Amino acid sequence: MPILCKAECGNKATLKRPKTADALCKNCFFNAFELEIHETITRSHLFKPGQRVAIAASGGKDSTVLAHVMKLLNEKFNYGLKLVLLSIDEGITGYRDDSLETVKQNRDDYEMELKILSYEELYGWTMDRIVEKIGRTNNCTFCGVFRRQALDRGAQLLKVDCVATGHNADDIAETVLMNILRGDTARLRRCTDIKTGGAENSIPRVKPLKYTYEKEIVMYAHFKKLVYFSTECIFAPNAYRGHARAFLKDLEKIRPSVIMDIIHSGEQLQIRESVKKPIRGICSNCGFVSSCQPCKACVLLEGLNRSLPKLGIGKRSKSEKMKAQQDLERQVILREKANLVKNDF
Ligand SMILES: Nc1ncnc2c1ncn2[C@@H]1O[C@H](COP(=O)(O)OP(=O)(O)OP(=O)(O)O)[C@@H](O)[C@H]1O
Repeated sequence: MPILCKAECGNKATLKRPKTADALCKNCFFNAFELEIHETITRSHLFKPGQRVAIAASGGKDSTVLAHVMKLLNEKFNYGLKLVLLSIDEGITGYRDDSLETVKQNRDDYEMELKILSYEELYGWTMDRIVEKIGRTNNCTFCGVFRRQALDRGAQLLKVDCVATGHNADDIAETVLMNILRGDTARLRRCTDIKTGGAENSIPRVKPLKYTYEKEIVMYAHFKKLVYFSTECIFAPNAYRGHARAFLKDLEKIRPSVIMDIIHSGEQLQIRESVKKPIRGICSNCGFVSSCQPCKACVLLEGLNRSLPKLGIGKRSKSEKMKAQQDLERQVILREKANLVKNDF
Protein backbone atom coordinates (compact mmCIF):
# COMPACT_ATOMS: atom_id res chain seq x y z
CA MET A 1 0.00 0.00 0.00
CA PRO A 2 1.36 3.46 -0.84
CA ILE A 3 2.42 5.69 2.05
CA LEU A 4 0.20 8.75 2.32
CA CYS A 5 1.48 12.28 2.82
CA LYS A 6 1.77 13.07 6.54
CA ALA A 7 0.15 16.49 5.97
CA GLU A 8 -3.11 14.63 5.31
CA CYS A 9 -3.68 16.14 1.88
CA GLY A 10 -4.70 12.70 0.62
CA ASN A 11 -1.82 12.46 -1.86
CA LYS A 12 0.87 9.80 -2.00
CA ALA A 13 4.08 10.66 -0.15
CA THR A 14 6.98 10.99 -2.56
CA LEU A 15 9.81 12.05 -0.27
CA LYS A 16 11.13 11.88 3.28
CA ARG A 17 11.95 15.26 4.85
CA PRO A 18 15.56 15.18 6.05
CA LYS A 19 14.82 17.49 9.00
CA THR A 20 11.80 15.65 10.48
CA ALA A 21 11.78 12.29 8.64
CA ASP A 22 8.12 13.02 7.71
CA ALA A 23 6.83 11.34 4.56
CA LEU A 24 5.37 14.13 2.39
CA CYS A 25 4.21 14.81 -1.13
CA LYS A 26 6.15 17.43 -3.10
CA ASN A 27 3.64 20.23 -2.64
CA CYS A 28 3.35 19.75 1.11
CA PHE A 29 7.15 19.74 1.35
CA PHE A 30 7.30 23.06 -0.54
CA ASN A 31 4.68 24.50 1.83
CA ALA A 32 6.42 23.29 4.98
CA PHE A 33 9.81 24.53 3.74
CA GLU A 34 8.56 28.00 2.79
CA LEU A 35 6.39 28.42 5.90
CA GLU A 36 9.30 27.60 8.20
CA ILE A 37 11.35 30.37 6.59
CA HIS A 38 8.37 32.74 6.87
CA GLU A 39 8.10 31.89 10.59
CA THR A 40 11.83 32.50 11.09
CA ILE A 41 11.48 35.90 9.39
CA THR A 42 8.43 36.99 11.36
CA ARG A 43 9.48 35.56 14.75
CA SER A 44 12.82 37.39 14.59
CA HIS A 45 11.37 40.57 13.03
CA LEU A 46 14.02 40.47 10.30
CA PHE A 47 12.41 43.08 8.04
CA LYS A 48 10.12 46.08 8.15
CA PRO A 49 7.64 47.07 5.41
CA GLY A 50 9.13 49.46 2.90
CA GLN A 51 12.71 48.29 3.41
CA ARG A 52 15.15 47.79 0.57
CA VAL A 53 16.85 44.42 1.05
CA ALA A 54 19.92 43.12 -0.79
CA ILE A 55 20.18 39.38 -1.23
CA ALA A 56 23.85 38.42 -1.22
CA ALA A 57 23.87 36.21 -4.30
CA SER A 58 26.77 33.94 -5.17
CA GLY A 59 24.88 31.79 -7.66
CA GLY A 60 25.17 28.77 -5.34
CA LYS A 61 22.24 26.72 -4.06
CA ASP A 62 21.71 28.62 -0.79
CA SER A 63 21.50 32.15 -2.15
CA THR A 64 19.56 30.99 -5.22
CA VAL A 65 16.94 29.33 -3.01
CA LEU A 66 16.99 32.39 -0.72
CA ALA A 67 16.25 34.73 -3.65
CA HIS A 68 13.47 32.46 -4.88
CA VAL A 69 11.80 32.05 -1.48
CA MET A 70 12.21 35.72 -0.51
CA LYS A 71 10.45 36.79 -3.71
CA LEU A 72 7.69 34.26 -3.14
CA LEU A 73 7.11 35.17 0.54
CA ASN A 74 7.34 38.90 -0.16
CA GLU A 75 4.47 38.55 -2.62
CA LYS A 76 2.46 35.95 -0.68
CA PHE A 77 2.60 37.65 2.71
CA ASN A 78 2.86 41.25 1.56
CA TYR A 79 6.15 42.01 3.31
CA GLY A 80 6.35 45.21 1.28
CA LEU A 81 10.09 44.78 0.58
CA LYS A 82 12.09 45.94 -2.41
CA LEU A 83 14.46 43.07 -3.18
CA VAL A 84 17.74 43.52 -5.05
CA LEU A 85 20.68 41.20 -5.74
CA LEU A 86 24.26 41.94 -4.67
CA SER A 87 27.16 39.81 -5.95
CA ILE A 88 30.86 40.01 -5.27
CA ASP A 89 33.19 38.94 -8.03
CA GLU A 90 36.32 37.70 -6.28
CA GLY A 91 38.10 37.23 -9.61
CA ILE A 92 38.41 33.44 -9.63
CA THR A 93 38.54 32.28 -13.24
CA GLY A 94 36.56 29.13 -13.93
CA TYR A 95 34.55 29.52 -10.75
CA ARG A 96 33.07 32.92 -9.95
CA ASP A 97 32.81 34.02 -13.57
CA ASP A 98 30.64 30.95 -14.24
CA SER A 99 28.54 31.30 -11.08
CA LEU A 100 27.86 34.97 -11.87
CA GLU A 101 26.19 33.83 -15.08
CA THR A 102 23.72 31.97 -12.84
CA VAL A 103 23.11 35.14 -10.81
CA LYS A 104 22.39 37.04 -14.04
CA GLN A 105 19.86 34.34 -14.88
CA ASN A 106 18.27 34.87 -11.42
CA ARG A 107 18.19 38.61 -12.09
CA ASP A 108 16.19 38.02 -15.28
CA ASP A 109 13.94 35.30 -13.82
CA TYR A 110 13.08 37.22 -10.64
CA GLU A 111 13.17 40.69 -12.23
CA MET A 112 15.47 42.07 -9.57
CA GLU A 113 18.13 44.77 -9.90
CA LEU A 114 21.64 43.26 -9.72
CA LYS A 115 24.85 44.96 -8.58
CA ILE A 116 28.16 43.17 -9.15
CA LEU A 117 31.21 44.53 -7.36
CA SER A 118 34.65 43.07 -7.97
CA TYR A 119 37.76 42.76 -5.79
CA GLU A 120 39.63 44.14 -8.79
CA GLU A 121 37.75 47.46 -8.68
CA LEU A 122 37.66 47.66 -4.87
CA TYR A 123 41.17 46.48 -4.02
CA GLY A 124 43.08 46.36 -7.30
CA TRP A 125 43.61 42.61 -6.87
CA THR A 126 41.74 39.52 -8.09
CA MET A 127 41.89 36.28 -6.09
CA ASP A 128 43.70 34.70 -9.07
CA ARG A 129 46.52 37.25 -8.65
CA ILE A 130 46.49 36.99 -4.85
CA VAL A 131 46.94 33.21 -5.08
CA GLU A 132 49.70 33.70 -7.64
CA LYS A 133 51.43 35.94 -5.10
CA ILE A 134 50.83 34.11 -1.80
CA GLY A 135 50.13 30.51 -2.81
CA ARG A 136 47.25 28.47 -1.43
CA THR A 137 47.92 28.61 2.28
CA ASN A 138 46.14 31.71 3.54
CA ASN A 139 44.11 32.60 0.46
CA CYS A 140 40.76 31.86 2.20
CA THR A 141 41.61 34.51 4.83
CA PHE A 142 42.10 37.18 2.15
CA CYS A 143 38.96 36.10 0.33
CA GLY A 144 36.76 36.01 3.47
CA VAL A 145 37.97 39.36 4.85
CA PHE A 146 37.64 41.13 1.49
CA ARG A 147 34.19 39.60 0.83
CA ARG A 148 32.80 40.73 4.19
CA GLN A 149 33.87 44.29 3.48
CA ALA A 150 32.87 44.15 -0.18
CA LEU A 151 29.32 43.21 0.87
CA ASP A 152 29.24 46.25 3.21
CA ARG A 153 30.50 48.49 0.42
CA GLY A 154 27.98 47.08 -2.06
CA ALA A 155 25.15 47.49 0.45
CA GLN A 156 26.11 51.14 0.88
CA LEU A 157 26.19 51.72 -2.87
CA LEU A 158 22.80 50.07 -3.28
CA LYS A 159 21.44 52.13 -0.34
CA VAL A 160 19.77 49.08 1.19
CA ASP A 161 18.48 48.74 4.76
CA CYS A 162 19.90 45.27 5.22
CA VAL A 163 21.69 42.37 3.52
CA ALA A 164 20.26 38.83 3.61
CA THR A 165 22.75 36.00 3.22
CA GLY A 166 22.12 32.35 2.42
CA HIS A 167 23.81 30.91 5.52
CA ASN A 168 21.88 27.76 6.39
CA ALA A 169 21.46 25.65 9.56
CA ASP A 170 24.42 23.40 8.68
CA ASP A 171 26.67 26.47 8.22
CA ILE A 172 25.66 27.82 11.64
CA ALA A 173 26.10 24.47 13.43
CA GLU A 174 29.53 24.08 11.77
CA THR A 175 30.54 27.54 12.97
CA VAL A 176 29.45 26.76 16.55
CA LEU A 177 31.57 23.59 16.46
CA MET A 178 34.53 25.41 14.92
CA ASN A 179 34.46 28.16 17.53
CA ILE A 180 34.30 25.58 20.33
CA LEU A 181 37.21 23.64 18.82
CA ARG A 182 39.24 26.85 18.49
CA GLY A 183 38.26 28.18 21.92
CA ASP A 184 37.07 31.34 20.22
CA THR A 185 34.54 32.37 22.86
CA ALA A 186 34.07 35.90 21.54
CA ARG A 187 32.89 34.57 18.19
CA LEU A 188 30.95 31.73 19.87
CA ARG A 189 28.84 34.34 21.62
CA ARG A 190 27.57 35.90 18.40
CA CYS A 191 27.83 33.19 15.73
CA THR A 192 24.23 32.03 16.24
CA ASP A 193 22.79 35.56 15.98
CA ILE A 194 20.25 35.74 13.19
CA LYS A 195 20.86 39.46 12.83
CA THR A 196 24.27 41.11 13.11
CA GLY A 197 25.71 44.58 12.61
CA GLY A 198 23.46 47.59 12.49
CA ALA A 199 25.45 49.70 14.95
CA GLU A 200 27.48 52.73 13.89
CA ASN A 201 27.49 53.01 10.10
CA SER A 202 27.11 49.30 9.47
CA ILE A 203 24.21 47.84 7.53
CA PRO A 204 22.60 44.86 9.31
CA ARG A 205 23.03 41.32 8.00
CA VAL A 206 20.28 38.74 8.40
CA LYS A 207 20.12 34.97 7.87
CA PRO A 208 16.58 33.91 6.94
CA LEU A 209 17.78 30.30 6.29
CA LYS A 210 19.29 29.97 9.77
CA TYR A 211 17.08 26.97 10.65
CA THR A 212 16.90 25.48 7.14
CA TYR A 213 18.78 22.23 6.56
CA GLU A 214 21.21 22.12 3.65
CA LYS A 215 19.76 18.78 2.48
CA GLU A 216 16.31 20.36 2.24
CA ILE A 217 17.69 23.36 0.32
CA VAL A 218 19.17 20.96 -2.24
CA MET A 219 15.89 19.00 -2.36
CA TYR A 220 13.83 22.18 -2.78
CA ALA A 221 16.09 23.52 -5.56
CA HIS A 222 15.99 20.14 -7.30
CA PHE A 223 12.21 19.71 -7.26
CA LYS A 224 11.61 23.36 -8.18
CA LYS A 225 14.17 22.99 -10.99
CA LEU A 226 16.00 26.14 -9.88
CA VAL A 227 19.13 27.03 -11.80
CA TYR A 228 22.18 27.19 -9.55
CA PHE A 229 25.92 26.74 -9.74
CA SER A 230 27.19 23.74 -7.80
CA THR A 231 30.96 23.64 -8.26
CA GLU A 232 33.21 24.06 -5.20
CA CYS A 233 35.74 26.89 -5.19
CA ILE A 234 38.79 25.83 -7.23
CA PHE A 235 41.17 27.16 -4.57
CA ALA A 236 41.78 25.04 -1.48
CA PRO A 237 38.62 24.96 0.61
CA ASN A 238 38.84 26.16 4.21
CA ALA A 239 40.43 23.01 5.65
CA TYR A 240 39.47 23.52 9.28
CA ARG A 241 35.81 24.14 8.43
CA GLY A 242 36.01 21.00 6.28
CA HIS A 243 36.78 18.88 9.37
CA ALA A 244 33.87 20.39 11.33
CA ARG A 245 31.64 19.81 8.30
CA ALA A 246 32.66 16.15 7.93
CA PHE A 247 32.14 15.57 11.67
CA LEU A 248 28.69 17.18 11.53
CA LYS A 249 27.68 15.11 8.48
CA ASP A 250 28.70 11.91 10.31
CA LEU A 251 26.64 12.92 13.35
CA GLU A 252 23.67 13.87 11.15
CA LYS A 253 23.60 10.34 9.72
CA ILE A 254 23.08 8.95 13.22
CA ARG A 255 20.79 11.72 14.50
CA PRO A 256 19.38 14.28 12.05
CA SER A 257 18.30 16.59 14.89
CA VAL A 258 21.97 17.20 15.76
CA ILE A 259 22.07 20.31 13.55
CA MET A 260 19.19 22.01 15.38
CA ASP A 261 20.55 20.74 18.72
CA ILE A 262 23.96 22.34 18.16
CA ILE A 263 22.37 25.64 17.10
CA HIS A 264 20.17 25.50 20.22
CA SER A 265 23.22 24.85 22.42
CA GLY A 266 25.01 27.80 20.81
CA GLU A 267 22.01 30.05 21.38
CA GLN A 268 21.72 29.09 25.05
CA LEU A 269 25.41 29.40 25.90
CA GLN A 270 26.26 32.17 28.29
CA ILE A 271 29.75 33.52 27.99
CA ARG A 272 31.41 35.08 31.04
CA GLU A 273 31.21 38.87 31.06
CA SER A 274 34.99 39.04 31.42
CA VAL A 275 35.47 37.58 27.93
CA LYS A 276 36.51 40.49 25.73
CA LYS A 277 33.88 41.51 23.19
CA PRO A 278 35.10 43.00 19.93
CA ILE A 279 34.06 46.65 19.86
CA ARG A 280 32.80 47.72 16.47
CA GLY A 281 34.03 50.99 15.18
CA ILE A 282 35.09 52.57 11.93
CA CYS A 283 38.47 51.92 10.31
CA SER A 284 40.45 55.15 10.44
CA ASN A 285 41.95 54.29 7.06
CA CYS A 286 39.07 53.18 4.81
CA GLY A 287 36.05 54.29 6.86
CA PHE A 288 34.35 50.89 6.88
CA VAL A 289 33.16 48.91 9.88
CA SER A 290 35.87 47.19 11.86
CA SER A 291 36.66 45.97 15.35
CA CYS A 292 40.37 46.77 15.01
CA GLN A 293 42.50 49.68 13.77
CA PRO A 294 43.26 49.70 10.93
CA CYS A 295 40.78 47.09 9.72
CA LYS A 296 41.94 43.64 8.67
CA ALA A 297 41.13 44.36 5.00
CA CYS A 298 43.44 47.41 5.03
CA VAL A 299 46.25 45.45 6.73
CA LEU A 300 45.97 42.56 4.25
CA LEU A 301 45.86 44.95 1.32
CA GLU A 302 48.90 46.82 2.54
CA GLY A 303 50.72 43.49 2.87
CA LEU A 304 49.88 42.62 -0.73
CA ASN A 305 50.87 46.03 -2.07
CA ARG A 306 54.16 46.06 -0.13
CA SER A 307 54.93 42.45 -1.06
CA LEU A 308 54.61 41.47 2.60
CA PRO A 309 51.64 39.10 2.26
CA LYS A 310 52.11 37.66 5.77
CA LEU A 311 51.15 41.03 7.27
CA GLY A 312 47.92 40.55 9.24
CA ILE A 313 47.98 36.76 8.89
CA GLY A 314 48.38 34.23 11.68
CA LYS A 315 46.56 34.99 14.88
CA ARG A 316 48.12 33.19 17.83
CA SER A 317 46.24 30.04 18.86
CA LYS A 318 44.58 29.81 22.28
CA SER A 319 47.31 27.44 23.54
CA GLU A 320 50.05 29.83 22.41
CA LYS A 321 48.25 32.69 24.16
CA MET A 322 47.87 30.58 27.34
CA LYS A 323 51.55 29.64 27.25
CA ALA A 324 52.52 33.30 26.79
CA GLN A 325 50.28 34.23 29.75
CA GLN A 326 51.83 31.47 31.91
CA ASP A 327 55.34 32.62 30.98
CA LEU A 328 54.41 36.17 31.94
CA GLU A 329 53.00 35.03 35.31
CA ARG A 330 56.10 32.92 35.95
CA GLN A 331 58.34 35.91 35.26
CA VAL A 332 56.31 38.05 37.71
CA ILE A 333 56.60 35.37 40.42
CA LEU A 334 60.36 35.02 39.83
CA ARG A 335 60.75 38.82 39.98
CA GLU A 336 58.76 38.98 43.22
CA LYS A 337 60.86 36.16 44.73
CA ALA A 338 64.06 37.93 43.68
CA ASN A 339 62.81 41.12 45.35
CA LEU A 340 62.02 39.21 48.57
CA VAL A 341 65.50 37.69 48.62
CA LYS A 342 67.02 41.17 47.98
CA ASN A 343 64.97 42.63 50.84
CA ASP A 344 66.17 39.86 53.19
CA PHE A 345 69.74 41.00 52.76
N1 LIG B 1 30.64 36.13 -4.05
C1 LIG B 1 29.56 36.35 -3.30
N2 LIG B 1 28.72 37.35 -3.60
C2 LIG B 1 27.64 37.61 -2.86
N3 LIG B 1 27.30 36.89 -1.78
C3 LIG B 1 28.09 35.88 -1.43
C4 LIG B 1 29.27 35.54 -2.16
N4 LIG B 1 29.84 34.48 -1.58
C5 LIG B 1 29.08 34.17 -0.54
N5 LIG B 1 28.01 34.97 -0.43
C6 LIG B 1 26.93 34.98 0.58
O1 LIG B 1 27.35 34.31 1.74
C7 LIG B 1 26.55 33.12 1.93
C8 LIG B 1 27.41 32.00 2.50
O2 LIG B 1 28.51 31.83 1.66
P1 LIG B 1 29.32 30.47 1.52
O3 LIG B 1 30.62 30.79 0.95
O4 LIG B 1 29.20 29.71 2.77
O5 LIG B 1 28.55 29.81 0.32
P2 LIG B 1 27.60 28.58 0.20
O6 LIG B 1 27.28 27.95 1.51
O7 LIG B 1 28.13 27.74 -0.89
O8 LIG B 1 26.30 29.40 -0.28
P3 LIG B 1 25.78 29.47 -1.74
O9 LIG B 1 25.21 28.10 -1.97
O10 LIG B 1 24.75 30.55 -1.75
O11 LIG B 1 26.99 29.78 -2.59
C9 LIG B 1 25.96 32.82 0.57
O12 LIG B 1 24.78 32.07 0.65
C10 LIG B 1 25.72 34.20 0.03
O13 LIG B 1 24.54 34.77 0.55
